[in-house]
Amino acid sequence: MTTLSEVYRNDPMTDHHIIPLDFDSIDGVPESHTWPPFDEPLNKIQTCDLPDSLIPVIDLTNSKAMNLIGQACETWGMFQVINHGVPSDLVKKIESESQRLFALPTHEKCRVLRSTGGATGYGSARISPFFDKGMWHEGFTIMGSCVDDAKVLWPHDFQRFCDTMDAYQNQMKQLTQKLLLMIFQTLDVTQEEIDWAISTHDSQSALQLNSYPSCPNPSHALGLAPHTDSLLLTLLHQGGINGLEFFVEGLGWRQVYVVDGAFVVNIGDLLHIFSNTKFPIVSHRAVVNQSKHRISVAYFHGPPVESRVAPSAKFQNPCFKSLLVKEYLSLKSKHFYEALSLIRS
Ligand SMILES: O=C(O)CCC(=O)C(=O)O
Ligand SMILES: [Fe+2]
Repeated sequence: MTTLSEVYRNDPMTDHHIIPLDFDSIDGVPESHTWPPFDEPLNKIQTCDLPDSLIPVIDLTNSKAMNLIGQACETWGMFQVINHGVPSDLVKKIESESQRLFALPTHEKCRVLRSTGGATGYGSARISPFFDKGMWHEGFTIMGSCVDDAKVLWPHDFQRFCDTMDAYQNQMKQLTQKLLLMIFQTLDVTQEEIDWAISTHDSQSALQLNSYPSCPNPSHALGLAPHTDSLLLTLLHQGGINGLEFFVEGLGWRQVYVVDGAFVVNIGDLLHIFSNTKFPIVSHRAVVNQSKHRISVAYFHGPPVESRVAPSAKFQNPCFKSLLVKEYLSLKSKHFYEALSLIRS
């Protein structure tokens, strides 16, 4: 079985794009991380008379949840879920364990730095090479067990971290399966296609802990530059502090407001392809904050990397060519935003 980490090994990054800023020793925003005043015209649009929160908040215990999810996927490619069954004390634990990790001195975190061909560990976002400026961000990526890295960080006290990460990944997997099942039912696709997306056998997932330290000049820094998530579905815990924004054609960058206890769910590239563009592509970014250190936790889920992705067989005129999931991920690692247009049919 090929894993997601093996796919990433084929597209190595340079050290320069992996090592985050040393936030312990920095006073201001260095030139290398100073972005031009971005999106001036779009920010003006944000002030127009629109509801603050465009993204629907869906209660999973609502009998109409499935229809609401289907509508949200078609309109925005994004929604928030509440009453999802993930224990709130586990969410609190993952927040505190993430804080414990990012509070370590930089030189200690760098002991588990992601290797150039690696997929897991501490480091800058994988999208860094596609931007001239650095991001006000540090991350820690986990795929499956994180015990090797945790033992390096806390030789005598690693279990608590690992247990929390394992339990959280388990909960995310269950919730993702539930949501994908609902989404696929609204698409009215075959059982075989449902199995492709939600079978646990060989499916791939990653847990991404994101840290955005408070920033002295937030209007010239960016936490995460605009991107789309590559796999099928992403579940994000915003950590109680606003920062996530998504791009709406004609409306510009809109905030996804924190809703207590909710997860933000967004469509990834593979589901955009499978839905034959019925579900829009969700370009999003994270902005930073002058006074607060924000931590978010993203869970990405995808099908086996050796399987094929293509628009569902129910679509008469497929907009995309069929290819292996690992081929798509490799195109994305090389061409980023262009990857989707390269597979247009
Ligand atoms: O931190 C956030 O709000 C966004 C995180 C994100 O987009 C990601 O990890 O892919
Ligand atoms: Fe993302």
